[in-house]
Amino acid sequence: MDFITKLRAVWDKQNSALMLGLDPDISRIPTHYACTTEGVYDFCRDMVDACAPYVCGFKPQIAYFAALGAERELERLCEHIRREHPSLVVILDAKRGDIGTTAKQYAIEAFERYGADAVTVNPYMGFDSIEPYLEWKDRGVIVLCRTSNAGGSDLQFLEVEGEYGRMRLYEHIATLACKKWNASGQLGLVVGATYPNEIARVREIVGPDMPLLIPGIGAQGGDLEATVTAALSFGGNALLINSSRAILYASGAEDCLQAASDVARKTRDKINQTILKIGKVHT
Ligand SMILES: O=C(O)c1cc(=O)[nH]c(=O)n1[C@@H]1O[C@H](COP(=O)(O)O)[C@@H](O)[C@H]1O
Repeated sequence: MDFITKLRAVWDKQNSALMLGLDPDISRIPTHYACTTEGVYDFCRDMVDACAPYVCGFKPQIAYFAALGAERELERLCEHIRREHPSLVVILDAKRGDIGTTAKQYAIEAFERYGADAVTVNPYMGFDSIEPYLEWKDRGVIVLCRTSNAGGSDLQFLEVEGEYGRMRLYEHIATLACKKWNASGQLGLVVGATYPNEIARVREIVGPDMPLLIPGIGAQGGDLEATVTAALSFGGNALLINSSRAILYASGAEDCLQAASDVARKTRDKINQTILKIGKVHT
């Protein structure tokens, strides 16, 4: 089953557009987990199992694992998700971007080694740095468009003159993504919750069906209601709202799993209440 079909099915089954971001910071993991790569695996596996009822998928951030030399643990975590929660999606957050031959190795890493349903990529080096990922016709490629960080404006908000006229760089990326780059039909875009106006603008450009992966609620302070409303504007129906630290570290004590699942449930409910308020369904 391809990424977009799996997404539609999981939104329907779980009634949730929430992604749990797996960003295991060893300095914040509760102390009843061992301060080792095995402890990181145990913490992430337990978080996955505790939050699985309330999410549509997981977004492991590769840097948190690689920095610890915990790639094998990330492989095992992805295997665990596939085995225990096969309907939920895994988006490997790697934000890769390199020339084609190297990009192919990154694609093998994401799709073969970790078995991810989709991967985040950086479009700075242009289409030939994204093309190798599209060889995996059933996997998703989520392109950075308008990122949640303040420095995102340094480049993404610049005005550029391109084949589609004068516009901001993030608008140009969104236009390329829907007009030229979506050969596999499995593309999505990253747009930060900290910029609801731009979420709406991206939705206007790409149309209703392209999934928007939206980080920046919770710890980064993005407004959840404004985010959902913007993502579903212009007939939009496809959204993935990520939250990492606000869920993972809801409690630093022995009750961390209960606290995390409570925050996940409440976040899912708030997303769904907003969806209902504006009269939409996920699919
Ligand atoms: O691609 C991403 O996931 C991403 C893009 C972006 O614009 N902003 C952003 O915060 N992220 C990631 O989303 C997660 C946000 O984590 P929290 O702020 O803890 O919810 C981190 O893993 C970031 O690397």
